[in-house]
Amino acid sequence: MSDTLLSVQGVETYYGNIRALAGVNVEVKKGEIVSLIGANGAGKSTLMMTVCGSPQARTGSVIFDGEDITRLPTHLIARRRIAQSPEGRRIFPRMTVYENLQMGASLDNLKYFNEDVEKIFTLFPRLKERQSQRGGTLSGGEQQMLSIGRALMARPKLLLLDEPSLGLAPLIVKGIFDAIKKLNQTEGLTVFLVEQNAFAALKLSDRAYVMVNGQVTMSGSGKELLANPEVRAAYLEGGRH
Ligand SMILES: Nc1ncnc2c1ncn2[C@@H]1O[C@H](COP(=O)(O)OP(=O)(O)OP(=O)(O)O)[C@@H](O)[C@H]1O
Repeated sequence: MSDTLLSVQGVETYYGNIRALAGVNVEVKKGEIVSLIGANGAGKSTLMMTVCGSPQARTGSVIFDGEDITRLPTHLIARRRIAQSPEGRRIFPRMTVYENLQMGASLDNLKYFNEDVEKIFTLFPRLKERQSQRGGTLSGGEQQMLSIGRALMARPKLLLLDEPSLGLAPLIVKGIFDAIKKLNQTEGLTVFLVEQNAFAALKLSDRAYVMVNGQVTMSGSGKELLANPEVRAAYLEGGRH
């Protein structure tokens, strides 16, 4: 059996006539943490959204766990257990923390509901303390925890994270990245994350890809890219670390 979980092959994605992805190849193996770094507008979020089926790739293919999901509608992609914490977190502001977690549970997993909520509360004790508080009143870091927690309620095979560190203080980012690492190490969860905070992402990741203008220009282990002079000059020097 192949150890590849996600394979993006020659993908081009358009918004009208604008080509946001220009032939992207990316692979994520089971149990890996892989990150995608790059400047604003490079196409990182578009790649993540293309994996989730909206927008769909115009050419190329997205293979998940051996199945071609390129043309599947988004709800069926979610049923394949790809869960996303999207850019901007998108929690439900008027619902409580607990209700937000309920929204993330899939019908297939209801029998695990209490167990899964407890697991998320153990991972993020702050969410337990605030379980009756409305999502919209949480701090940015707490909202990010909730967004990840809600995605985890789907018992994903692949967790997609779009800019989890955005707008958060370094100590909060560390807490969230430590939690992701712990999930990966204890549960073997596979994670694909998009980050502008290249330093934090590369430190966390087994492997990473660099994206420029809709194309992958470099790839390597987190360590290799951290030491790479081009990466350092473009994404690390004067950065947020
Ligand atoms: N809905 C849209 N309609 C038209 N163009 C879009 C749309 N969404 C994104 N784009 C364009 O596609 C390109 C890639 O955008 P994308 O959001 O994927 O980049 P990104 O690397 O995630 O950037 P950021 O880090 O700023 O979020 C950009 O040129 C952007 O302007």
